[in-house]
Amino acid sequence: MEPPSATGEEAAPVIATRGLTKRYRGGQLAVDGLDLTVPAGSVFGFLGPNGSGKTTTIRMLMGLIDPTSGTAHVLGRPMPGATRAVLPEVGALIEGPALYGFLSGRDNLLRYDSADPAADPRTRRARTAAALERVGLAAAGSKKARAYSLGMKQRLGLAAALLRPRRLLVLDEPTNGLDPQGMREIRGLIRELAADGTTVFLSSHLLDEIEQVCTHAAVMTRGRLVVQGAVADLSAGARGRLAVTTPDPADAARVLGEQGVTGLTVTGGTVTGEPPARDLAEVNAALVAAGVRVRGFTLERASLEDAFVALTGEGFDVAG
Ligand SMILES: Nc1ncnc2c1ncn2[C@@H]1O[C@H](COP(=O)(O)OP(=O)(O)OP(=O)(O)O)[C@@H](O)[C@H]1O
Repeated sequence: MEPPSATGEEAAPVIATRGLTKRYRGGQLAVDGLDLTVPAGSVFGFLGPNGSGKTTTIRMLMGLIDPTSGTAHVLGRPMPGATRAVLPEVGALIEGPALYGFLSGRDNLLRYDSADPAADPRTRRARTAAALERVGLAAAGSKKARAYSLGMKQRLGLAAALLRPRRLLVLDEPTNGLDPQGMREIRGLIRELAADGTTVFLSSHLLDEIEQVCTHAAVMTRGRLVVQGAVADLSAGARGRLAVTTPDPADAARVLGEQGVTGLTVTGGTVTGEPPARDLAEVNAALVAAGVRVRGFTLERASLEDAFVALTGEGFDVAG
């Protein structure tokens, strides 16, 4: 990767793909012409329902499988050609860590590090201790891995990815199968790592997870990229829902309908709907003119889900 230029131009992207395509032998087009740009220093959420091509993309980025066509650059180097040079700078947690249950967490890490020809054996113990500390497993380091909870196993996998300083972390569904507490812990760790300047690329099928932890996101459906960019910009592209709080919900719903508000729902004393493309002050004035008593009139912040629905016309409803 090129260093950031002195003219203040943005650093070269950490991941860049052009027309990246994978057709499996059975004929399945898993990834279709993907142009992905992951900025340096971002926490990049790779979002899509199960089967949308996320894992296939990650496997191509890591040089594990060859693309059918198109190119992928990771840290400025072509993949899979530069796999040997690139992978030592990338920490990856893909499809759950491979652990030996009969070894302690610490011994698993020591073993993992000895399998890495680029790792310095003289600093192995210290680096292992630091990685365990980093993921909050210092106290549980001597326990056998088979006694670890799923969350602890995920954290041990992250520790393995952190045995050496990395410029990029690639995490495939890092919170899959964890309980809410475990998810929070992993998200906290991701934020800490990002604060240190590591670019984090993580896949997820959970929209709210991406909103909580990511600065940037790309959305996939059926092997194709729907949209990518800064999370704030993606959400800003969609208008939030209008919410009116009133003791006269039936009248409010009628007037809002006349004013072009669609998708109206009434819940207790709150009426919500999709706002029309006109000045909302007029909508509010119409309510007041019709004698509707308005306690609250707000435009709720648009979520990434609103953006997704606006872009695809589909709900982001996935199983699993
Ligand atoms: N080795 C393979 N051979 C043939 N088809 C495959 C293979 N691996 C994946 N596929 C198919 O490619 C498509 C994309 O799968 P992929 O695993 O990349 O999606 P995903 O978004 O990562 O979903 P998940 O979260 O379920 O892993 C799916 O239709 C899948 O069935």
